[in-house]
Amino acid sequence: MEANQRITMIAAHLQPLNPQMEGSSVLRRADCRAKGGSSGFKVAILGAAGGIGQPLAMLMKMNPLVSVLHLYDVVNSPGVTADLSHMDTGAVVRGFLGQPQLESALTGMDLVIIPAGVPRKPGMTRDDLFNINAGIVKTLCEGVAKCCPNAIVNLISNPVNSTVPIAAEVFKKAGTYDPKRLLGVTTLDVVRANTFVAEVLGLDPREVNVPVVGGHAGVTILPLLSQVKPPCSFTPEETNYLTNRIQNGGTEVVEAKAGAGSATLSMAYAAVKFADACLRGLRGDAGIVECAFVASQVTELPFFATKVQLGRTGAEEVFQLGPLNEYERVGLEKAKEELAGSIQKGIAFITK
Ligand SMILES: NC(=O)c1ccc[n+]([C@@H]2O[C@H](COP(=O)([O-])OP(=O)(O)OC[C@H]3O[C@@H](n4cnc5c(N)ncnc54)[C@H](O)[C@@H]3O)[C@@H](O)[C@H]2O)c1
Ligand SMILES: O=C(O)C[C@H](O)C(=O)O
Repeated sequence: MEANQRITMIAAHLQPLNPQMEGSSVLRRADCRAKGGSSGFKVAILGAAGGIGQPLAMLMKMNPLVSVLHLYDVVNSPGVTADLSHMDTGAVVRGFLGQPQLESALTGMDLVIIPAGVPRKPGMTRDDLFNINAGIVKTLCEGVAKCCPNAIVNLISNPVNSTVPIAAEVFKKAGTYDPKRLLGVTTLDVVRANTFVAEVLGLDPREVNVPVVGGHAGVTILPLLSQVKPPCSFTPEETNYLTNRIQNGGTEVVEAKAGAGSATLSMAYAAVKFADACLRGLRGDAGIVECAFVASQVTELPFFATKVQLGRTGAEEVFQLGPLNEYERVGLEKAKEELAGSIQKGIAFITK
């Protein structure tokens, strides 16, 4: 037997046991009769092996709108991929590990969800994560610009108030920026607001809808309690309690986890709620409205979270704030002051 024939045979036996990982297969996908991805959307999760990434990946694997699910991380994506690939749901799962596989992970994607980056520990602000997460988001968005410039991007990595402007500048530099397709995920603020308001009012949280505007950190998180659906009123004490609790919901979890990270499970739930809305918009469903941190002309700031209408091309309409009460007008001024600095910091990270 020729030496190169022997090497080929040995290599065949050494194939990794995870046929979903890029570049490895025992029975090649092309040889299987089932073909994934013929209908439905192609979704990539970057940071898929993390605290948010894993439950998010599981929930997206269960989403009937998803036909192909790409899981990218710099560690542990083979194990997460093998695990999820055994679920008998429709989406085909493929794993990608490390920078050399980023381009394959992103090519052809309709939606890219980014929860990559470090989380807070007690005593930290989200802005304390900037130094590490800004560079991670920059690299990943450069990949998006190159490999799937038309994808909708859902950005979760903190500080969202700065990472969204960073992503926008990366896309501008690459000549691929479409403001409608870049959305900072603030759904967890809405999810928390619905829950806390429902608790106070004695309602089912599924029947409550609280618009939360501004940004995603401290005082920039501005719940509009005067616009809650179903219509209701609050005492000044209830308004103070609810506003503070919604603004500090993230810190509440960070402290309870005592150094083991920040919200992951409620965040995965919120991220899937938002991603599903984006996919229904892409499919052409009418009347899909969610809050998100997007390029905006609602205030003098270039980015702001408000309700947006999701459609085939992303955030197709950015809604105005609507009537605010005096408490909310004061909150808005505080939110804008802090947001202005965070947005500028993100822009400067790319442009200077
Ligand atoms: N927007 C929100 O509402 C919201 C809510 C919760 C958490 N977050 C943020 O989400 C981020 C992730 O939180 P987590 O709890 O999942 O953290 P985690 O540390 O558990 O997971 C992060 C994952 O990102 C991966 N990662 C790191 N660098 C990467 C890179 N260059 N490319 C791809 N993957 C990379 C890590 O390997 C890890 O698996 C944090 O920045 C956190 O603050 C945002
Ligand atoms: O609070 C954090 O650091 C994570 C996230 O932004 C949250 O709101 O839970």
